[in-house]
Amino acid sequence: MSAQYEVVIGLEVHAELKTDTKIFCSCPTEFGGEENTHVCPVCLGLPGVLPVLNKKVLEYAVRAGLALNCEIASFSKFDRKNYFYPDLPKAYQISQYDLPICKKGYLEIEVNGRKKTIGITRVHMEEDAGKLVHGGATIATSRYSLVDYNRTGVPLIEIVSEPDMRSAEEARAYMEKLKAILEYTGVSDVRMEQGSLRCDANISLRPMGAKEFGTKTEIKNLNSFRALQKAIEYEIERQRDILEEGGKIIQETRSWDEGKGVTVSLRSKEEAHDYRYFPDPDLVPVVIDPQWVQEIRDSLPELPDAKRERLVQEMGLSEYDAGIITGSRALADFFDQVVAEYNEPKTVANWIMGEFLRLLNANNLEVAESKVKPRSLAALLKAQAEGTISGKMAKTVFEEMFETGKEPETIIKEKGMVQISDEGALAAVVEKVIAANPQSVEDYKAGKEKAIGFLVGQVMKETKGQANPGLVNKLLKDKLG
Ligand SMILES: Nc1ncnc2c1ncn2[C@@H]1O[C@H](COP(=O)(O)OP(=O)(O)OP(=O)(O)O)[C@@H](O)[C@H]1O
Ligand SMILES: [Mg+2]
Ligand SMILES: [Mg+2]
Repeated sequence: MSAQYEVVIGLEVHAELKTDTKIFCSCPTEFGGEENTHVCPVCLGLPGVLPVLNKKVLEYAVRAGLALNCEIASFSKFDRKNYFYPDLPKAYQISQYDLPICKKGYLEIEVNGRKKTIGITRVHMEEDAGKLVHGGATIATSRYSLVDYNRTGVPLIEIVSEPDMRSAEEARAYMEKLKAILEYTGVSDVRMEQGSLRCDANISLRPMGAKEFGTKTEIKNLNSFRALQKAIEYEIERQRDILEEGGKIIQETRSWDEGKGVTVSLRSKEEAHDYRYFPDPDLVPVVIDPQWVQEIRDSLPELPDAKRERLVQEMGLSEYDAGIITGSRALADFFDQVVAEYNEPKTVANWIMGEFLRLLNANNLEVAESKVKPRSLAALLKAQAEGTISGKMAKTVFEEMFETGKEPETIIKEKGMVQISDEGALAAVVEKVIAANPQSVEDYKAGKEKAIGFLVGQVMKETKGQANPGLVNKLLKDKLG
């Protein structure tokens, strides 16, 4: 009985730009700091001051736009978006409305092996708002609210997608790819938890085959990829339940409640703001020299998709491994640096995908926080390749490197871990084990290949795991065969 619905999702993403100073004044953009110390008459909106555009902001916006395959407008302008709320002292936000700096871009995602292009409607520049700190648990129960204007005027780009996504997984994949591209181009810190990358998700459902979009809701307060995915999944079910009961979706802004795992209404369309956009008379239009755009284009680094392709084609990595490694620039750089010292890309990829990511995740650390440096991992892999230590020892050494930041050579020495690869030194132990296990020797000679495994194990036991197992195997076969 129940109808089939198609999910429609579009994302609005705000990224703080990594400039030293704010968008229209020279206050620092540094995160944190004592409240209301990174402020001046311009970002406080005092009368009689004039904003001046930070050229670096424009450069970063163009850089992001080019990386997202956008057209760069040779003429754009700033507009005032009026709203009255204490996080913005001027009672308007300087933003861009009808003539944004970038438009008509796209990026590519891949979900379950299927590639898909997601359109980007526009990328525009705007200023961030301040932070409210409420006296009570919620704004409704607070007797007072405090405001910190340090963040006011920190430069943002807003990246608006087309309503091209059809599932929570696609939305997450889009966000992950967008984050990676912004990280690669170096325009933003892209930390969702710290709020330098923020995402609002617009969601609607429509009967399968319908031409018109359904009524959408907009979800805010999504502070991680997981929150984004969970919130969308929840919202899809909430809307589906309403539609299946014959109800109507109310166009509204909702907030994701991470603790309860639900979305709750913030404000409906009736309460929606009338922003009364108009051109900001304090700022001149932005006119860009195509030559400068070309210079920025030429300075773009290799982007995630191209890099992934290269790791697959030239280095023989699997699509999956290459996707994970290039998913973050920090990890991709780490990989490149290890390979520069130890040119066995597949082995390096295995270690990064296995031990390195496992320990980072278990300790909740970022690549940048790792005590293991690329050069040290390369040294460890060399020691293993040369037979100084076994694969099993290498894992133990790596764990200690990860914990202490010590060099592999130091740990190998301290633990006396050096693998015994000297035939002379092993011969005596091999003799001893053969003498002590006549039954296994007989089994082996009678054709039971497996018996050799037991004998190798005995030699490993005698040498406390330090014997080179390959060599032991060979010595045993020589002696018995
Ligand atoms: N019916 C729909 N279902 C799902 N998403 C939609 C639908 N219609 C539009 N969208 C998406 O909603 C987003 C609208 O963002 P946009 O910034 O243009 O408008 P806004 O939300 O009204 O403005 P703002 O929140 O910045 O004041 C876009 O990402 C768009 O793709
Ligand atoms: Mg918007
Ligand atoms: Mg919106």
